[in-house]
Amino acid sequence: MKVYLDNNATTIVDPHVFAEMEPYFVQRYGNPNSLHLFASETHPALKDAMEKIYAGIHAPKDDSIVITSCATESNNWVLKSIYFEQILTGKKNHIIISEVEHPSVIATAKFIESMGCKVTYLPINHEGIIDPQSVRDTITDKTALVSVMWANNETGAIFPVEEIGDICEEYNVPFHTDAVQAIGKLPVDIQSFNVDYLTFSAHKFHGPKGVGALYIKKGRELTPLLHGGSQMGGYRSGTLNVPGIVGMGKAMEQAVDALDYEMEDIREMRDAFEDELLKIEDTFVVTPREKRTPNTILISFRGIEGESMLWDLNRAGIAASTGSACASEDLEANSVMEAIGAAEDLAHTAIRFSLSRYTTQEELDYTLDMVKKAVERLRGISSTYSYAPEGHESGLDAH
Ligand SMILES: Cc1ncc(COP(=O)(O)O)c(CN[C@@H](CS)C(=O)O)c1O
Repeated sequence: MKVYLDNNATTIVDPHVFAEMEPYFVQRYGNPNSLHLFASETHPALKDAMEKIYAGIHAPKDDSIVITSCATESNNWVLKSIYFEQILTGKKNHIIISEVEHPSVIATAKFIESMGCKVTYLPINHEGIIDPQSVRDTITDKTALVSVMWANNETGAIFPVEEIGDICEEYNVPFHTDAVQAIGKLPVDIQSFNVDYLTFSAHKFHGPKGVGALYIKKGRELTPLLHGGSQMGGYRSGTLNVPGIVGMGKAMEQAVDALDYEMEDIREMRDAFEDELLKIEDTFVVTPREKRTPNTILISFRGIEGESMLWDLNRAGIAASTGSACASEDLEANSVMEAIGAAEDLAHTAIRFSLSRYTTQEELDYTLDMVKKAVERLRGISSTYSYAPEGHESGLDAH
C-alpha cells in the first residue's frame, strides 16, 4: 500500500486540472505575445484562468496578481524589491519577519541583512504562534516591510494576519504574507483585512509545480525582479506559462469548491488520526489543533530520531516528513521545535503528516498501524530511551 501524507510539500495535480492544461501543451501551444492565430487562441483561457485566480482570493480587478515560477520567487521578489526601493535608498533601514518563515523568506532576509538592512525576527510562543504585540513592539518609522506567513508549513499554526495587518495599516508599513499554506485550507479574502502583498503556489493546492503568484495591492508598486519582454504588465518578463496559468486557475476554482470538505471532513479525519497517535506513550503536539490548518499534524515521538521514523514509514510505503521538504536533507532539529525551546531529545523527533482531499480513512488506519510498529521497533533498539512521563523536563506537556 502507498500512502501520501506529505501534502504540505506538494500535492497531486487534480485530474480535472490536468485535463484543462493538456491542450495548451499539444494543441494551443502558441506564445500569447505573438501576433498570429496560434497566439490569440490561448487568450480566452488565460483570461478565464486569471479571473478564477482573482476570484479565489477575492482580489479586486484594480489590484495586480503576477504569475511567477513559484512561491520562492514571489517571496524573494517582495523582499529584494523593498530592499532596492527603501533600504538601498536610505528611506528606511528595517524589516520585520517571523523566526519560522519559510526558508525563501528567512534566507532572503539574511541576504539583505548582509547588505545592511536591519532585520527583526519575531519569536513564536509556546504554541508556535506569533503574538501581534511583538509586531507593535518592534515596528518603527524606519520599518520598510512586515512579512509574516499566514500559516506555518511545519506545524500548520495559523498566524494572526488580520491583527498584524491592522498594526501595519496604523503605521503605514507594507504587509506581506506568505499564504502558501492557507490557500485551499482556509478562506482567503484579501478584502477582509489589510494586506499589501500575498504569495501563493499552485502545487500546494493540486495545481502544477512551477507556477506561483504574487498579489500586489493597487498603489504598492514593486521593482521587477526579471526584466525583458515586459509580460505581466512589465512586472515580470518571460514567456507566459500558459498551461501552468490555466492549471493554477482551475486548481484555485477547485480549491474554493472543496474548502468546506477540507475544513470539516479533512479536519475531522486529521483530529481522529491525531487522537490515536497521541495514545502512543511519550508523544507531543505543539500547536493546539483549533489554531492549525485542518490538514496538518507535527507530532514528536520522544526517543525516536525523525529520520529513523521516516525510514520505517517509507519502507511501509508511507510518505511523511520531519518538517519542510527544504530542510529534510539535513539531520538538523526541526526549526519550529527549536524555536519553541523544545528539549534536544524532542527537537529531533518531530514528524509532519499533512493530509489532502485525496486522503482516505483506510490510508490513515494503515499509517497508524505502521507508526505503532515503528515506535515499538525503534524504541526497542534505542540505547537511550526509557519511558518516564513523570517529571520529565521537556518544556511540553506529555499526552
Ligand atoms: C509557507 C511556504 N512558503 C513557500 C514555500 C515554497 O514554495 P515553492 O512553490 O516550492 O517555491 C513553501 C513550500 N514548503 C514545502 C517545501 S519546502 C514544505 O515541505 O513545507 C511553503 O510551505
